[in-house]
Amino acid sequence: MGRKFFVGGNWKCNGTIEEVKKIVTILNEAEVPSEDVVEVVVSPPFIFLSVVKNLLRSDFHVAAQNCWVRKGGAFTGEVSAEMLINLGIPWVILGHSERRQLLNESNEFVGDKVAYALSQGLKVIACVGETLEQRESGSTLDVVAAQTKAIADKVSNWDNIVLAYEPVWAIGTGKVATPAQAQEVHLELRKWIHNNVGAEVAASIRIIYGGSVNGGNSKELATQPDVDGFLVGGASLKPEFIDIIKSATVKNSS
Ligand SMILES: O=C(CO)COP(=O)(O)O
Repeated sequence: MGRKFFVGGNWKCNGTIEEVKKIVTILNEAEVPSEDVVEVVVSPPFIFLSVVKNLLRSDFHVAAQNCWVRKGGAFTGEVSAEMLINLGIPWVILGHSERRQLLNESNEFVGDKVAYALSQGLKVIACVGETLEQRESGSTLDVVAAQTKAIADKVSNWDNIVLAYEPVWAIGTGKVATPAQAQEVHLELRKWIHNNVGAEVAASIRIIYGGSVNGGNSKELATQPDVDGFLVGGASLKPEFIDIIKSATVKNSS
């Protein structure tokens, strides 16, 4: 099918400069499948982005965890897409549930951010996912469809988007979605994209899973046909991130 496996490490708001350098050393010394098999992107906090970019092996790339919704200017505390491009940062994570929930980022705001970031030349990891309450009330598919629609409303070219399905109840809880639960939502998202964006985008877009992925569960999740990789939080700060990257080989042998 030609969708290259994608593994993102979202470091969130963690780490000292010493810890960050240690993680980079571990990544740089690791033996992992080649860039043809797996695309690896790590996302340190803004303040460490340049350090990580400069020290990191050349086959791995970096992502910012957010950026401003429009052109920069008088927006204290924000970082613009233009600044990321200026420093050679290729990727940005947008719409993470922690920002949706804690900072009240709406579907529309996230859609605007994705569109602006793409227009400036960034590649985007766009996150969607339901809360436990929404899952239990049976509205999972409606929720992720509405989040995806808000992006589709603003974006016409999906080439530079990776869609991350991250159920909120699985994030940082140790409660991972079962391979069947992940596959179900990924397949429905792909169908939604097929029906509302186009067959070609549906076939080519990477849909990755996030939520308590670790070195022990990544291989089984990776066997699912519509799971094209992972967005990893806690485990991306540990050596087991290497095992998660290696789960790309499951895909290639299947
Ligand atoms: O939010 C996540 C990645 O963006 C997932 O976090 P955890 O892997 O810590 O559950």
